[in-house]
Amino acid sequence: MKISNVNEMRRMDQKAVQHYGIVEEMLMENAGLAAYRVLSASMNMAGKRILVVCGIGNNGGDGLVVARKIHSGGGDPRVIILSDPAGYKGAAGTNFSIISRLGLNVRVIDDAGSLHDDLCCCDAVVDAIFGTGLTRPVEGHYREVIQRINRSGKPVLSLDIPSGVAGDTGRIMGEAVRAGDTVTFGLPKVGNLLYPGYDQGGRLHVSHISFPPALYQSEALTIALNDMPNLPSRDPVAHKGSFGNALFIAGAAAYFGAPYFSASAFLKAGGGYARLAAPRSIIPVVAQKASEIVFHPQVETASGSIASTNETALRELARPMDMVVMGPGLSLDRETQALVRALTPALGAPLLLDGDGITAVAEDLDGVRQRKPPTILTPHLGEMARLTGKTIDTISADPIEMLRRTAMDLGAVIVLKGPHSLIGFPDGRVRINMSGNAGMATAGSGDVLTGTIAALVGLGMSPEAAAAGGTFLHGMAGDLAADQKGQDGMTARDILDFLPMALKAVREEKTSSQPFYGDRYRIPVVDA
Ligand SMILES: NC(=O)C1=CN([C@@H]2O[C@H](COP(=O)(O)OP(=O)(O)OC[C@H]3O[C@@H](n4cnc5c(N)ncnc54)[C@H](O)[C@@H]3O)[C@@H](O)[C@H]2O)[C@@H](O)CC1
Ligand SMILES: [K+]
Repeated sequence: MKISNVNEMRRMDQKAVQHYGIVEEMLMENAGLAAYRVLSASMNMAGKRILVVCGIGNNGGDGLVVARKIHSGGGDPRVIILSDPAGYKGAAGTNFSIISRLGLNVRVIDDAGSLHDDLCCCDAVVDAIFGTGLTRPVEGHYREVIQRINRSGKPVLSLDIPSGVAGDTGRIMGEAVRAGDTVTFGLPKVGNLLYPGYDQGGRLHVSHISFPPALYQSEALTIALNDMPNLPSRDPVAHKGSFGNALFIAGAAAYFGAPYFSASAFLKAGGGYARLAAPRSIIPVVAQKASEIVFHPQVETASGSIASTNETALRELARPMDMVVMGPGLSLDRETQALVRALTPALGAPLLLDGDGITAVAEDLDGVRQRKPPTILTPHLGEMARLTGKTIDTISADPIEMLRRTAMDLGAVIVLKGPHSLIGFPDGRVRINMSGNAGMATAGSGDVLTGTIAALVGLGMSPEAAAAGGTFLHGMAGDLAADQKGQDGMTARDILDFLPMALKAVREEKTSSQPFYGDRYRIPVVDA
């Protein structure tokens, strides 16, 4: 499913009106109907008192339609308008005039205190205060109304996006509604899917409000959900070399978890041959935990990291590989960092850079830009800041655009790790990954991701598809682990252990008549 930013949605609305003649009143009617469907599916409307809190933009207009549907369905809507209704324009104005003629209970308020009784006595709240037109932080009585809605403990349905969440970033602009359900219109907005906005919205539903597929599946929309991967089938007569040869250049004294998790994830996610080039002295420790890995002991620096004298041998070793992963636990030793910078443009195989490898190339990104074979970078927010020279705040203020620009500039696939990781491609496309959970914010989790991506290259996927698919599977393994063990004590080992189950589930999903996981990660579509 495609995702839209606020400007794209505005253009889609305009095109629906101007090109197809689906007039604004129809769009608003469809939006209100879809929201009403979700509301009425959760309760029998007869006699229910529903507080519909409206701003005076089109989001408020959608709220007025919902109020009319509640009335028509036998419920008791109480409409609260937070500003002078003379401000309603277009379709919202039309709908205000209709509910006035219907004699619905409408109150215009400018102090939040007067909401006390309404909130106490209602069965649910419809939040139609702000949608994608939010332009500034929420203050004054708007802020207080939102706080009171959140404290009321009543079921809340947000229209389009929880009021107070920024449509392009998911940031909370001062204060935001916490909803149990959100029905978003046209397509999900970026702010519906990125944290903290995603978390504010509860269960997310989408209605295409009668847009034709030509609009909501348009090639011009460059952001999409990260779908479950299409795993290549395993050749029954294959040998281990058929599922890829991956070289992991990883580890330093005291960093033997990272190389272990990285190379082991490759094997657990279906890869064939995992080779680990690590400092000589840590190899016995890693080998004790995973003897399935093939080891290539490296000469060490004084600090116990990989020395630069290994460069020529590493280039040779990397030559026949399907994928090279460089970075996990390499340390910040100056000599090793320089070695990474020397190897990056020289390696002919697809290359994944992670952790200390990213820190190394961030000092001089030309080595990445020069590469012809595919490059994947898997930074967390801090490493992304290093890569771009921007602060974490600047990146969080517009993560999608920062990611897009950096991926295009470097000609690399970038997986920006976090809750709902983002995958940016060199052609400007961006995907939002929905699998995973907070329990995965644990040491070694990122190392498991690197091996998972490499394994999908080993299975025969393109590095681009593997970066996206690996991110999905890694999150799904974390979700399966959380299902069984809870999020609190989850470790990288649990994610590793559940990788085979994640692959199995994805393969079974393809042939199953009752898809389960697909639904778990899909956004339900409401007809209207
Ligand atoms: N044709 C369309 O454009 C459609 C739009 N729809 C709805 O329209 C919404 C967008 O409508 P609008 O662009 O009118 O915007 P909104 O309804 O989101 O809100 C804009 C209004 O709020 C004010 N405002 C913004 N930030 C504020 C703040 N912090 N404090 C106080 N006031 C603030 C603005 O000045 C403006 O009056 C969508 O989210 C969706 O719900 C749907 O009806 C479907 C069709
Ligand atoms: K809203």
